[in-house]
Amino acid sequence: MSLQITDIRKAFGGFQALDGVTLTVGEGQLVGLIGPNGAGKSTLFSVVSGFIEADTGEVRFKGADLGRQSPAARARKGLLRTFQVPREFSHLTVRDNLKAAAPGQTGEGLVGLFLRPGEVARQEVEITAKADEVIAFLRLGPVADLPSGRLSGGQKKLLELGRALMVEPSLILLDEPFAGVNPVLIEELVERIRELNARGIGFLIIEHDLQALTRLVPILHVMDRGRILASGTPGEVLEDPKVREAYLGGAA
Ligand SMILES: Nc1ncnc2c1ncn2[C@@H]1O[C@H](COP(=O)(O)OP(=O)(O)OP(=O)(O)O)[C@@H](O)[C@H]1O
Repeated sequence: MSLQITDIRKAFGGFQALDGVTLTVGEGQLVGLIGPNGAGKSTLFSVVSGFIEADTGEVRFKGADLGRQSPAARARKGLLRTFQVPREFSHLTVRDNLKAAAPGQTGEGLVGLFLRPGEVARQEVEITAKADEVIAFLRLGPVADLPSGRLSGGQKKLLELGRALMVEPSLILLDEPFAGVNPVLIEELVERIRELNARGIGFLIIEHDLQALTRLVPILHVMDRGRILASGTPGEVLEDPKVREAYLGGAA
């Protein structure tokens, strides 16, 4: 099992955002996570990726308890997340944004630069090559040297995915990858996710665009009010009266 989330609870003030979430993602699985606004989906991602601490419960990745490890430590283990609103550095070029996402750079500190200049130069070559590989894979070549603030919404989502790919991920948590993306780039993203999954990378994907999501994932979990309401194939789950009720209730 790649990711095991057990009985996670998180309250904000008196509000129980996560109310005992238990969920697993198998090695290399493609899994969807849906639910009405405010169900707790993004909060769950924040807990799993280490951006917020749960009140109780456990997150295990590749068998090990992640405890209070930082997001960077989790990323180094291959557990990555993207954000609903992309978090690129808008003044940096696409290529430099990718390079900045590479983990464990010796050159990050001046000490490294003085003590191990050869190592720093070698890393720079490796990181540049990796960034170029990601740019080619995501077809971002034509915009690679533009400031990323000038990208379209869809291109920014591709860059978000690219930043995760700089870290040799084994599981990527994607938060609404298709929101604000034009249909042509949605197709592009779907294809790239499929290719990455074929190479063994697992995905847990929060998405409101059910049409795009259900074409992609064989397994769907539905969250409502901080709990998992239903799990199964997209067909099973979307036919479930409890799920229909949750969505209608949310829209009312
Ligand atoms: N830092 C916070 N402080 C207070 N309340 C929060 C915080 N983060 C989330 N919440 C609340 O927790 C609930 C769950 O939010 P969350 O963003 O996880 O839902 P979601 O399922 O991702 O919704 P959406 O689909 O709209 O993105 C919401 O009611 C939200 O207002």
